[in-house]
Amino acid sequence: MKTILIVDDEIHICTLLTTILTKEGYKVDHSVSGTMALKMIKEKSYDVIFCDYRLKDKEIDGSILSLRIREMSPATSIIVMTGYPDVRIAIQLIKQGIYDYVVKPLNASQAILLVQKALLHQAVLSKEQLPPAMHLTADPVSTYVSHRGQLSQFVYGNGNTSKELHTQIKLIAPTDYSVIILGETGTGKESVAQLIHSQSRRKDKPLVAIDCGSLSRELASSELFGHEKGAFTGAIQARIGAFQEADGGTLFLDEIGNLSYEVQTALLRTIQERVVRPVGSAREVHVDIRIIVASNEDLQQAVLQGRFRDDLYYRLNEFTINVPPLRERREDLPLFVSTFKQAVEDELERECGPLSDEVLAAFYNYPWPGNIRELKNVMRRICLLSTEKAPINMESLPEELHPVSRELAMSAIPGTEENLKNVTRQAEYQKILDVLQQVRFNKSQAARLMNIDRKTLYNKLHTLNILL
Ligand SMILES: Nc1ncnc2c1ncn2[C@@H]1O[C@H](COP(=O)(O)OP(=O)(O)OP(=O)(O)O)[C@@H](O)[C@H]1O
Repeated sequence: MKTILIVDDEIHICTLLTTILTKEGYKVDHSVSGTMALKMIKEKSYDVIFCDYRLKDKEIDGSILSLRIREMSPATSIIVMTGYPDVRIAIQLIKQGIYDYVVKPLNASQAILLVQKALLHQAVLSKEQLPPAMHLTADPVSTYVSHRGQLSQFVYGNGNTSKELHTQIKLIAPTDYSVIILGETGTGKESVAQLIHSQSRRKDKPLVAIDCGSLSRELASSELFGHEKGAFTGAIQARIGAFQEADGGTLFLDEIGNLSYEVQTALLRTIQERVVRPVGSAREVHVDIRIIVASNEDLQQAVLQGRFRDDLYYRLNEFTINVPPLRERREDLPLFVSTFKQAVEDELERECGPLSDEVLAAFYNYPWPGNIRELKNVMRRICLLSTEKAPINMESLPEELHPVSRELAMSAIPGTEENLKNVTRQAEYQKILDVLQQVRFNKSQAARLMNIDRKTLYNKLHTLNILL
């Protein structure tokens, strides 16, 4: 018989969970103190432990208790319960190896399901020796309806970086926290925002996405907050803005760093007070929205440089998600490739040939500056060009993917390692690549850091055969 321990200083929670789980056939004990719970765990092993985060014991809160349980009984699944959800704590606990983090009160079906999932997870672990936290990547590909009404697929991947991303999405989605999503172009920031919305309680309400990068200075306020008829030249009719359109749902502001200081000020006020005042209007309208913003530049840097309001940044930064570039998720390339290939085959209604080993190797060696968007486009192109069942080989790849290896770049210089020019060139090559990686392949930033102008950098990239 599977054993469960409930640790909570509120006796009625212990009694309630004990009743629910005993009826399901589990052997359930409980304790109202952390110290007592540790004694019980020393004497008896438990399969699942429910543990309150804020225990009254002075020295033992849920975090310390779960650490001790992990040391004493690593196979036990720990479920931390809290009355005050905090995503940062949740992530810290998950990193410590707890199985799940849930908000009280739990109803009967939630409690039963949690135990079933935890036991199933243990069974899988013992059979397949999967690493801990694997349960978070339940399904490596998830299908959701995008805000444009299309059925979209989101590939999570199984690499460690990807699992971390999945954990963060899973934890933040059900909350109402504002989220800042950072990442290079094409890494999937908008997709992450959509996924968060689709897993939130707001999922049946609209997700409105605004690209702040494409808003003109004059129109930004009107697009966001709406305007009254005659508010400015050309305002022939009154119009509601994105905030009101998203009422009840989520507002996604892409490239937030591009908003003017003036609009940032209005945005801050709207977020703080949850009211919008359309341009040219004296009336205020209450809105209930969750805000998710994205940027491919480091917003903290923008704050330091005085381009982004620090108070707005702190207001938005209830949680930050860093979406990793594709080159840091190479272990997930096969999954991305097979998912995108399947999607193109479905679109084309025909099968495409397998990718040759050479093509796969080129994929692994390429830095993917355009990230997942670029991979998706390359897959579409090579599948389109492929004839049925014949292997897809290097000829189908766009030029930038043809491997220009370091050796090849170096071979342009005659002579051996003793050749001084060659040494200088190698050092330059290495330095430029390192700096480019450091600034996420942003060439202007790289040029600035290396104290050269953009044109010089372009010339060097060209002569060193660095294709970006
Ligand atoms: N994890 C993923 N699984 C499947 N497709 C993805 C994933 N991430 C991104 N994509 C796809 O890659 C493309 C680019 O994604 P998205 O627009 O979300 O990136 P972005 O980071 O917001 O880009 P930008 O910074 O240029 O706005 C889209 O077609 C999207 O469907």
